Amino acid sequence: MPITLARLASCRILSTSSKNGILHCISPTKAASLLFRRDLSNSSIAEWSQPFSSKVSNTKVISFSSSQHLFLRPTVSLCLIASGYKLVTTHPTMILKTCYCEASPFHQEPISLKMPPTVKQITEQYQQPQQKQVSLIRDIWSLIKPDLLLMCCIVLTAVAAAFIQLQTPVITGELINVISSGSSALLASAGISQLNRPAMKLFGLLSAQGILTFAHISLVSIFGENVAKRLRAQLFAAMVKQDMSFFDTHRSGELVGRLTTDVADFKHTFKQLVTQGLKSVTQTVGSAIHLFKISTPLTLTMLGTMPVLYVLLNIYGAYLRKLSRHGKSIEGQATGVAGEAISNMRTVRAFAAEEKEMEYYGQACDELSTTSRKLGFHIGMFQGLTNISIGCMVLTVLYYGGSLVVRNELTGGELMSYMLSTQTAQQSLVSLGVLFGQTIKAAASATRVFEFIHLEPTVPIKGGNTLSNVWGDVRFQDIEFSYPSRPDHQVLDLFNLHVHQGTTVALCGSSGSGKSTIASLLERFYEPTAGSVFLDGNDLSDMDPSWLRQQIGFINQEPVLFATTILENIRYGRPDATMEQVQQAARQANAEAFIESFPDGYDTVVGERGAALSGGQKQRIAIARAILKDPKVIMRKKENKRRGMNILHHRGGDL
Ligand SMILES: Nc1ncnc2c1ncn2[C@@H]1O[C@H](COP(=O)(O)OP(=O)(O)OP(=O)(O)O)[C@@H](O)[C@H]1O
Repeated sequence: MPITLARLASCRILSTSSKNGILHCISPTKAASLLFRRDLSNSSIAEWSQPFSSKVSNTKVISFSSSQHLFLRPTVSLCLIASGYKLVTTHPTMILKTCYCEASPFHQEPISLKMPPTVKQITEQYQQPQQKQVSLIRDIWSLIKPDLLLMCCIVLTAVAAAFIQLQTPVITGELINVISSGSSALLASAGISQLNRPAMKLFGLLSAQGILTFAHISLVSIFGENVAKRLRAQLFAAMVKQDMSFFDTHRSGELVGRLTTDVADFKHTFKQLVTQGLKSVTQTVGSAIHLFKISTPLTLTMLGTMPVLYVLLNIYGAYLRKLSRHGKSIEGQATGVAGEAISNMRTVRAFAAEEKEMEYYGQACDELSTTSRKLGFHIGMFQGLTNISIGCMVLTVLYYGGSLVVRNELTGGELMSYMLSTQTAQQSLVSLGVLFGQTIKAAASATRVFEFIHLEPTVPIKGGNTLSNVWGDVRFQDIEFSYPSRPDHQVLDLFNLHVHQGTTVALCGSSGSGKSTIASLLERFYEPTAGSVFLDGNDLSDMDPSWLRQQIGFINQEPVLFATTILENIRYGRPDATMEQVQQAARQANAEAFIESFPDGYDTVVGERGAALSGGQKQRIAIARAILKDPKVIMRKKENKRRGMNILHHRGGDL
């Protein structure tokens, strides 16, 4: 009796076998792989201990029989039904230490799931790719680590420039004291030379500061571009590695938005933080030290106004961060709407839907603008309040400092120096306030970027077994499947098909019956919910997906070409192919004649998605592209009255 499995909760079943009764499944958290074997002879169930592939660690040994209880550490409940048995397994989400399994005869009433809410959570987890929890600071650190030396130089130049700027009020104070210490007659008799020393010192400081500022900005520019380059590369790499279900649920415009706008926002603020932020912090600290040196009571009085600033930065700042994150997500949606309309402009035009699209985009922009205006208002309010509180600090200094001069507890030069230092501190604090606002926005951008970088695909791009020789025998066994984005809609229900090597099979069925889905499962774009696909008797779930896709050529009904030359498009699957091999493939695909009739031949640029070619020409180039790959299995989707898709097992066969 074949084992039939139904997925009740969210356990992804990687493979089942009716012959030896193996049920092989992976938990959605990927914390553990469970491998069950139903021993048909004595109706007991035993679990095998070996990992099914090197990709998944933490494989847990469980053994159980048809009796009720085993050992447990329940956190997550999963429910599986095997023929004759209903299994309820429970295991922790993170590190699996123990597992709990129950088995009961199938004819009994199903055992209710132990923790329904947890099952719900895990279902959600399954639908969304796994995301590692890493702090933003650690992420940013890993991003800047390769440029640590550059970073050190930047810090040094920033601190040096700030330190020099801190000396300016001191020397200015000295200059004022020289001027105010004697009468103008005395100054005239001693000559202007008394002024020379502090004046020359001031000139030297200003020149050095200019040179350091130049060096600092140049270094920051190099550093910022390096960081942005790495971030873009990481983000793009993370995106292209995602499961196909990821692209089912995210609009291309939104993804492009993260690559461009979010990275640009992050880069801009990051550079600002490194230039302005470092300088401002150093100046604030330096000024504070200087201020204490000149007059402690005056500085303490000034600091009395500080709690207002603290409250502003913390409470108001948290609200601003929330508002900014919301704004970013709306911005992503608006970009998605525009991106979708622009990339499907032919359809939009054909349906005269320009105004409708404008309206959609207008609505998205309205929402974005409302949120941005609100954010702008609050950032303005935040900065205004910051300025007022800083202004109050200055006024306090003037008032109290003036009274100290009147009481001869402070010289005029010291008050001047104090005022200049306060001004430096004030400017630094103001720019820190502005930076804080920008940082809030950039943190929201960075969070969105790293959110994708940490997404783990369910099926990795590479890794697994390969075969030295492929014959092209394909078998779909007891396949059940529903798309992750629509788990309630069962597309394949116990689908079985055996396509022998060297044969051609046409799958005919009504629209939406699942023909393309079968092709997607063979290419491992998605994993079956139950059952297995075998190539030459080997379970696809154990195979290297990248290698597997090399063995398969799929020519879609509406092939998509890249906006480059015909040559590059044909070579896409095999970049090292020679010109002769490309021509041979084009000849086999009946594409050579029309390619050579173009003035630029193989160098003809085909436009976005091949828009500059006819449908038939696109198909033929796609066929040439598939032939050049020399796949062992070719699938072709063809529209006809009966809606058929051919699976051709190509061992030197002709398309
Ligand atoms: N990415 C997806 N996410 C969710 N559901 C999908 C997805 N792709 C297809 N489906 C659904 O799966 C079912 C099977 O689709 P599939 O594309 O395999 O049909 P088909 O037989 O190839 O149809 P046609 O001949 O019209 O191209 C349909 O109900 C479809 O709506």
